Amino acid sequence: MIDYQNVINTIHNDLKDEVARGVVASYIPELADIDANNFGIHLRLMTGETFATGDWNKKLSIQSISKVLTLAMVLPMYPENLWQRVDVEPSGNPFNHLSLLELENGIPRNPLINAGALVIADILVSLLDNPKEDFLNYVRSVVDDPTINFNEAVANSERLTGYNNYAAANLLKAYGNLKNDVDDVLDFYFHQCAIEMTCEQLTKAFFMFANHGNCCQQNKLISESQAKRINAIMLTCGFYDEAGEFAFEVGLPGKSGVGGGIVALLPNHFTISVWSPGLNPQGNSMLGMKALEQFTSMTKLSIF
Ligand SMILES: NC(=O)CC[C@H](N)C(=O)O
Repeated sequence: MIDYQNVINTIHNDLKDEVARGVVASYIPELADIDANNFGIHLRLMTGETFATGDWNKKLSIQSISKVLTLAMVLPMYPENLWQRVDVEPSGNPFNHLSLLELENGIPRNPLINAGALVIADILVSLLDNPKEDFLNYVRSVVDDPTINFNEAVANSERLTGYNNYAAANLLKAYGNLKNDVDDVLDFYFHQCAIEMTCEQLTKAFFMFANHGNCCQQNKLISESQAKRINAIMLTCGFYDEAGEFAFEVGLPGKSGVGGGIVALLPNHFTISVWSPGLNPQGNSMLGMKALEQFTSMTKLSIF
């Protein structure tokens, strides 16, 4: 029997005073003031047992972690040409890279880089009556928590400074791969990224990917096959140009965000989230990656 509480306490103790903890994202000015000392871990087993340590109950900006949830929301709606509009190949490039998009005629490499997530956002803007509200309600129902919300200051901060995302959206539009108004799609995208959740809420949100498509309340939100595919995309694309490194060090499907959160999972076993706002040069939480590497090494629980 693994003593999970002891494992995560050991990891937390080992890393909490680490000096090399990366740099807090400042290109979204509203995120720049987050205290780099925050460090939390939350583990949720399929049995329903949970284990937590550190700042697991503080809200963090989920940022790109939201891209997995928009994908999960859109897939059961079966938009007919989804996989013609976005591919499923790792990009080997940073999350906000633009030149591949031009080389490949406006078809983003995958739904977890910014350009791909903008295409998914565009599809949701087309399909939903009140896109931002409907997506927020979807996330609230997945987590079974009506208190989850957008941080409007973070969304606005990114709206004022998100030139790279404006460029990506305009490029997609020029290639005919964005159907809606550029500003409407970006408004939706900046809001999905500005949702705040705790580590505990994140392990709930990702439960369906470890549980054959059934969320914590055991409702089937996506099919078993859709869960399998989303996990494959997380494994190959969830950490941008560090997806190989994450598979090598940690060995789990997962997703990071520039708020410093990472959620990862082992199908049939657990979901785990780590928050430490300092990022490495690839934009992934530095301590988060180390903590998860230690977790899968200590427990020997990985997909490999
Ligand atoms: N990697 C991320 O978390 C990036 C998300 C951020 N909102 C952006 O578009 O730049």
